[in-house]
Amino acid sequence: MAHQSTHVLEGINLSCIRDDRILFENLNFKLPAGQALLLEGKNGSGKTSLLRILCGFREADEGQVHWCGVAFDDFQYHADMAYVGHLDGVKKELTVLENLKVSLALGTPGAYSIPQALAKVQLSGYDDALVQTLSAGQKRRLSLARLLITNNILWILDEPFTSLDKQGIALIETLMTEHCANGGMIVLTSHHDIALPDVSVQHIHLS
Ligand SMILES: Nc1ncnc2c1ncn2[C@@H]1O[C@H](COP(=O)(O)OP(=O)(O)OP(=O)(O)O)[C@@H](O)[C@H]1O
Repeated sequence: MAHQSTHVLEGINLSCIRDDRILFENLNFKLPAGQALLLEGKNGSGKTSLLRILCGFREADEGQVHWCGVAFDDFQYHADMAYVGHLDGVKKELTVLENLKVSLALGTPGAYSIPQALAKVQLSGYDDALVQTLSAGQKRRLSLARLLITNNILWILDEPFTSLDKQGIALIETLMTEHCANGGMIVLTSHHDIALPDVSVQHIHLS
């Protein structure tokens, strides 16, 4: 299903202060549909802090985040956005299938059915496995399957390549390329090189 292509995420004069230390200030960006924004910088430079501001988990010390031209404190922004953080966002006491059913119940259906998404991330046959029995890379693949079964224009991904093998990294690069080609947009952090030759990628380097 192709997304509408009129969406835009804007950071306007964003500042973040932690323990009296300025992580970033007067940060501006404008991310239209179809593009990716890669946050780079050394450990502790503020990448996750910026992602958490973009998710609405914490407020910027200065500045605003706009979604489609307006401040994003509304239900629609959170319906349009999906976040995959360090903890994968899956419940370890539930099975693979149960986790995906919960995600689907909380969102609107995306381009992939649950079996199709499991096949795409190579977890077919793991439907009834408890998440706590999965490897770290398999948990990460499950978190990626969540992105496929629900319809979220904006993906916010914190270190999405963590724990993935080479094939898993290639898979997520393919998924990100497809998402942007369909009018989606992505904000991500990564310490790894990423290969998205067909995607327009903006870079912000935090220092
Ligand atoms: N909840 C918090 N309370 C106080 N300080 C925090 C909190 N979370 C993060 N920090 C501090 O903010 C700074 C930036 O942390 P952040 O996690 O945003 O960095 P990062 O660029 O994502 O790092 P990494 O590459 O290691 O993941 C660090 O100095 C960290 O100690």
